[in-house]
This record gives sequence, C-alpha cells and structure tokens, in this order.
Amino acid sequence: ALTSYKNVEPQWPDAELKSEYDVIIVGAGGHGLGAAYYLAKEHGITNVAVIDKGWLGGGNTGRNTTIIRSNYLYDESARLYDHAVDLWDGLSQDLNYNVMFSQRGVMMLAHNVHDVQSFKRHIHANRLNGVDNVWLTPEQAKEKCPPLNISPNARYPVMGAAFQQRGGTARHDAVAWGYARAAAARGVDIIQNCPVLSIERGPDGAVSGLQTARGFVKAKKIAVSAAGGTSVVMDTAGVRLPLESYPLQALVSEPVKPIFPQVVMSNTVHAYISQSDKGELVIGSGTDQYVSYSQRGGLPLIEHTLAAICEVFPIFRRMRMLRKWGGVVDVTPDRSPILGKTPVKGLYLNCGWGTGGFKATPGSAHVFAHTIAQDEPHPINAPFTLERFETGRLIDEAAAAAVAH
Ligand SMILES: Cc1cc2nc3c(=O)[nH]c(=O)nc-3n(C[C@H](O)[C@H](O)[C@H](O)COP(=O)(O)OP(=O)(O)OC[C@H]3O[C@@H](n4cnc5c(N)ncnc54)[C@H](O)[C@@H]3O)c2cc1C
Ligand SMILES: CSCC(=O)[O-]
Repeated sequence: ALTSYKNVEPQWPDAELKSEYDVIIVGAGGHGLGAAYYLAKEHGITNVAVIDKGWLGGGNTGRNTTIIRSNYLYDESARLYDHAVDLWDGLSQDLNYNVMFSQRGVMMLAHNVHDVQSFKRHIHANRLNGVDNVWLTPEQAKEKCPPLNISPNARYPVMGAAFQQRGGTARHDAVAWGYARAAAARGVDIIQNCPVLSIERGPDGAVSGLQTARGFVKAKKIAVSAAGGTSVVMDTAGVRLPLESYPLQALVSEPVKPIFPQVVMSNTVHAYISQSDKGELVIGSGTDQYVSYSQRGGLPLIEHTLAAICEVFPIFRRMRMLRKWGGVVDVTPDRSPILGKTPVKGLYLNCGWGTGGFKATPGSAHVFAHTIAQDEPHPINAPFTLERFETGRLIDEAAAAAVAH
C-alpha cells in the first residue's frame, strides 16, 4: 500500500521561530541554506535560523537553468567560481543527497572577431589560474555538438568556441533540498513563509534582530542572502546597495530523446541551451531590459531568444515550447557579487550574483559561512567587497556573464 503522505517524515522539520539565535540568515535559497550548513558543519555554530518569505528554494535557486562553469576572466573570479566547481564535485556525497552534478561541458560560441579575441583572452587567463578551458574550431565544436549549424552562410556564423569540460549542470531543486536537509539535521531551524520586514539595530549601531511576520527575533549576527529582494531588506538597516533587480526568463521545450550533449551559450545572440535529464531543451536568455521585482518577463524577449536558437540550431525549428518562467536577479555594476561584511556591525551580505550565481552556490556558501563565523572574509571572497564601488577596484566580468544583463 502507498505510504500516506502524513506518515512520510519531512526532510526538514517546519521549525517554530525561537526568540533568539546566534545567527539568522535571510533567504532560504542555495546560498543561504548552504551557508547555514557550513556554519554548522565547519564552524560548529548550530543555533542558526534560515528565514524565507516563501518556500525554501522558491527563489532563483529553484528557477534557474542550472549551468555550472568557472571560466571567468579575473583571478579573483576564477578562484571563487573554481572553488565552487571543486565543491560541486563531491557535494552529493557530502550532503548524502544526489544533486545530479553532470560535468557534460560548457561551450561558449564565437560569432565574430570580437568574440574570438574575447574568448581566447579568457582561455589564456584561465590557463594561468589552472581553470580548464580550450579553443575549438567550428568543426571540433560540431563534432562535440552535432545539432550546431556551422555553415559559413549562417545568420550567426560559428567562428569557433571556448570549451570547459569541467562545467555542466546540476539539479537545482536537489541542491536546495540537500542543503536544507543536511543543515536541519545539524540543528539549523528553517522557517518558511515568514517575510522579514526589517533589520533592527541597537543604540550602538550594531544589529539587534529582525522584525518578521511572526514577530521580533533577536540575533547578534544577521546574514542577508536574498538575491533580487536584497536591496529592499538591506535598506531597512540603512545600507544602500549598488544593485538593480531585473526579470530573467527561461523556458523548456517538449521532451525529446537525448540529442544535445553539452551546454552551449552565445553572448552575441543572447541565448543558451542544454537538455535536461527529462529530455526537455532548457533555454535561457539575457534579462529583460527594465528594472522590476516581478518574477515574470516580456514575451518579445523570449521570441528574440527562440529566433536566435533556431538560427544556431535549425533542427530545433519545429520543437514545441512547454512553459516559460522568470526570476528576479540582482545585478551589480561590474557583474560580480558582493560577498562579505557591511558597514553595520554583525550584518553580512551575499548578493549581486545577477544571472550567474547558481554555479557559485557551494563555493559562495562555504566562504560566506567562514565570513560570518570569523567576522572576517575568507581570502577567496575578500576582494568582493561593497567598498569596491567606492574605491573603483571593480572586478568587471560583464564579458564572462555569458548573457546580456
Ligand atoms: C531564469 C534564471 C536562470 C538562471 N540561470 C542560471 C544558470 O544557468 N547558472 C547560474 O550560475 N545562475 C543562473 N541564474 C542565477 C541564479 O539562479 C542565482 O544567482 C542564484 O540562484 C541566487 O541564489 P540565492 O540563494 O542567492 O537566491 P535565491 O534562491 O533567490 O534565494 C533568495 C531567497 O530570499 C528570499 N527573500 C527575499 N526577500 C526576503 C524577505 N524580505 N524575507 C525573507 N526572505 C526573503 C526569497 O524568497 C528567496 O527564496 C539564473 C537565474 C534565473 C532567474
Ligand atoms: C543565465 S547564464 C548562466 C551562466 O552564467 O552560466
């Protein structure tokens, strides 16, 4: 007989909000849940709550197109994203939960001389940082990805591609569930459907707690990992951020037999594509070009993306699309995250991942936990300060962002 739902132990108890915690994390996405897990596992800090206004994983972590790679340009970025790829490698074993990490390879197409020069610059920079990334001729790219149209008469001719074999995809829901289950097992409270209304500060200016929909909760340390909602939350602490929030959309096709072995991305046509384990083509694009806290975007952007996909992969022209959705991505001026301390004592910040923070999840969560526990950034996230936007020490990764935003 089927086990009735009520007899199935929840993977994480629906905890009651206590009156006080050592650390509270705002945002039960992959970054927030992962930080809670590493706080407990690596720093022995378990009197922790992760609070979310909705259900855990319901933000960008559960809405993204799951691409993982570390082929960014700057040394600082390579260290951060490659730390994540290293942790992705053993994450299923660490969490005892299959996150379905698949190193199927990520290919970035070059359609013009500028693309060729930019990608070859990335490849040389990546080599200096020990990040695997190689140049493919059009013929080599097609050999790896047969549906690719490399005709010289194509609307977007393929002049070559940068290919990172260690890149790939993972099951985004499982990442949230795996971290939630492992964190809860170590004593972390996960509080869902409880919007944080404001960050409260004491007379000394340090954080004192949070006003939530379920009342006030005290905390000496508060870590905000709220993605597109970050600037609103941080504003209540008097911290203004250089963030803009945009809708970012994605869509899936009807499922078909395995036909698309890698992830293929194109900055120039603003589209990227992979095939899920269920057989759907997973297609993404750049952000809608207006700021918004809406998790929905406009149809014209989807039409533009599909037109580009049909040009680069003509065999997909008759595929039917099943559904589209969106999330709210928080974008910084240099397309790199803000990951560290803030000017407010006891307040920590992890945001600004824009269209590309899923790939960083384990690495970001790991160093964010270190920053919260030690009250000092880990060497890997030390450069990703809020202050860089005053000093001008930017880490400009717009070219590596892979989609227009
Ligand atoms: C369509 C789409 C495709 C993408 N594709 C990729 C990709 O292929 N590869 C990649 O690397 N990245 C991708 N991204 C980006 C990636 O999804 C995000 O950068 C990353 O998941 C952010 O994780 P997070 O945990 O910081 O945020 P989230 O998962 O969004 O979690 C933040 C949480 O904070 C909560 N929150 C917000 N405000 C409050 C409040 N006031 N009180 C309580 N809780 C609050 C939200 O409910 C949410 O659950 C994509 C994003 C989208 C939208
Ligand atoms: C949404 S773009 C995905 C990425 O940055 O690899």
